[in-house]
Amino acid sequence: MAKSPQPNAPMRKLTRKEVSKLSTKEFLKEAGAPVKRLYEYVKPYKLRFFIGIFFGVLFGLYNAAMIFGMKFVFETVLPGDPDKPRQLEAPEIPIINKKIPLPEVNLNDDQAFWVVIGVCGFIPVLIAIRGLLNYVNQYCMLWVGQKVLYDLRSTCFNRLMSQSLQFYSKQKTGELIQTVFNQTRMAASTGSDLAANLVKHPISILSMVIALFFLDWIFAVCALFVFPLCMVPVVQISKKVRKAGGREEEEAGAIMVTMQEAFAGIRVVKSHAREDYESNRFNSASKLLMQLIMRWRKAIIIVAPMVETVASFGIGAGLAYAWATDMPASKFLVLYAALIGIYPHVKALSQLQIMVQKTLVATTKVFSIIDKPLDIDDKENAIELKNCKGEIEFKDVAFNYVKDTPAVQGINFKVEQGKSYALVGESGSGKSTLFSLLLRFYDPKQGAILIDGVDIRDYSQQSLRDNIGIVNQDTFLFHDTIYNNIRYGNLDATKEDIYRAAEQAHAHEFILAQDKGYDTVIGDKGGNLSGGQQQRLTIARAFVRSAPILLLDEATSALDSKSEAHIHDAIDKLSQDRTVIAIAHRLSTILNADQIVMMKDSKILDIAPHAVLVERCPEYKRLYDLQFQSQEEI
Ligand SMILES: Nc1ncnc2c1ncn2[C@@H]1O[C@H](COP(=O)(O)OP(=O)(O)OP(=O)(O)O)[C@@H](O)[C@H]1O
Repeated sequence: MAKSPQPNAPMRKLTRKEVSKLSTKEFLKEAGAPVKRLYEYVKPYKLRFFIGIFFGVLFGLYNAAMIFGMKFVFETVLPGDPDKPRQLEAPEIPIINKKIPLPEVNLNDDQAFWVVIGVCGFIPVLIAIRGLLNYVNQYCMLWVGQKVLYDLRSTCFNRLMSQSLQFYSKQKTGELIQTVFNQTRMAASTGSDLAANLVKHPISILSMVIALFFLDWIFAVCALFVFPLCMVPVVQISKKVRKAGGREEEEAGAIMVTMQEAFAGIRVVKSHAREDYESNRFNSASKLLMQLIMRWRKAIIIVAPMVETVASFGIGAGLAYAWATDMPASKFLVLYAALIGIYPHVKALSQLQIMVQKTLVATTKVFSIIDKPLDIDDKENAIELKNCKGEIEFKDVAFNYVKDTPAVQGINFKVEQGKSYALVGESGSGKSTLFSLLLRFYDPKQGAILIDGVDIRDYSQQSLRDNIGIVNQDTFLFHDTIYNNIRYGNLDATKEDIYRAAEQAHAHEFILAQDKGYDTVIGDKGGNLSGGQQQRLTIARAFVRSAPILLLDEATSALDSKSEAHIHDAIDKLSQDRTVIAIAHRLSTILNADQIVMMKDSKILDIAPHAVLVERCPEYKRLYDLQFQSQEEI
């Protein structure tokens, strides 16, 4: 794979409103920056890119040359002066106005027949050459466009994967999908198409106009005097189109958001019987998109008949000139073919500005994601966390998600290697935030977290997280086989490692009971497994990771009491050589922890083993009494 360019200095992102307010001149000026950035992606493929452009130029020039070829054919085949014998005229070379040195031969009817057949056969040859030039041009541009699309998508996705959780908490997933999938496509394909068309069409128009002047300059003047008028509808419509075209991308993003949320939250949708509500939401977004598409496509398709109508005045004027000068039909046919050959290129060119506008919106959006600075990034000289002992220290750590609202503050405690610590406290006291900080999903606003005596900000994120196994409250499973879902914890794990981990997590038996055992594909987010089974798989995933640090967030909450006892036993065994930090709302699961960290209102109240804490910390005692009394009542 060609190396994708690295993010540059952030590019200014144009809003739709800003784009719609720009004049055409300002707009083209603004388009310069993203187009330049886009060219960075074309550079690795510049050989094929320029071959494509070169064939585009050839195609443009060939369109003019073909007119002379047609002239030769028409004048040879169509009847000339009836009193003269049919003559094979040598075609004239344009510009130097010399005839190709062919012997001038008078033909009898028999010979003429075969010459005409031969010359008529020349037409497919002319067309085939034109088609070939166009094909090479389009093939090269398509190839470059697809390569650029691949690189752009991959850079965009890689960048998104490196973004912090904070970034994701502010984004709509559907819009991100729309940017990575659709906007990159728009940016890349138009980037290459634009380059080709901006060369191909103007050269075609220019060379054909010149050819027309060579053939008969008075006819050219008569036919082309309306030519500039063709641009009037184009300019009039393009601004309108620019507004609607920009909004189309936004609305497409809105549809993606609706779909993504409905699919991801299908359980909530179903349990609230909100299928109709979601369908209506989708339909109204879809309807708006349809109206926007109609508005600008309508404007585009009206351009073609308008251009043709204006052009027909030119054809009429040319025809009047032909009548006035007794022009032979064969000559008029050539001039007419040249004239109508120009207009498809005019139409194509008129639509280019619309494409430029859509590319500009898409490209700025894509680059605004690629250029977005990372909240959490590795230091330049980040070190690898190797042979991790698992000693963790929180040193005066403070963090807030929202300004002036601390999520945790003044956090000081040290977890020795191989010990198990439990975080307890009421909801919102900051327990999960400590996990997030330890995993470096966020950096503390104050203080530091050390692993083996080194600030975790000095480690590479990859090596830091490689040394931490985690079992979360929300069990996320991929639409893949059970085997691969467990292997996700450690891509180097062997079959034996995976089976062992599943056994430790008490998952082996139910996995074997599935249709295809470990090869059973589980639905999205573990759709066809029970909650307890899903949790056991995520526990197996943590086991297979075999990391020296283990984070458990309510790990046993969804298991029945038999499984819970098994898991307790497994975790106890696992904890012997590992550092474990557990969050548990149910104290029964963590009574055996070496130390219990009692948290309240973002601070630590006390740290001690259960027996000590229950004596000296009234809040802990209250929590304990509350839970165990209620259990006794049950
Ligand atoms: N992404 C976020 N953005 C803004 N505030 C957040 C975010 N996540 C948590 N908070 C806030 O930070 C504080 C600590 O939350 P945290 O999730 O760490 O508590 P917790 O003790 O783990 O709660 P629970 O036991 O309910 O999971 C809470 O006041 C919470 O509202």
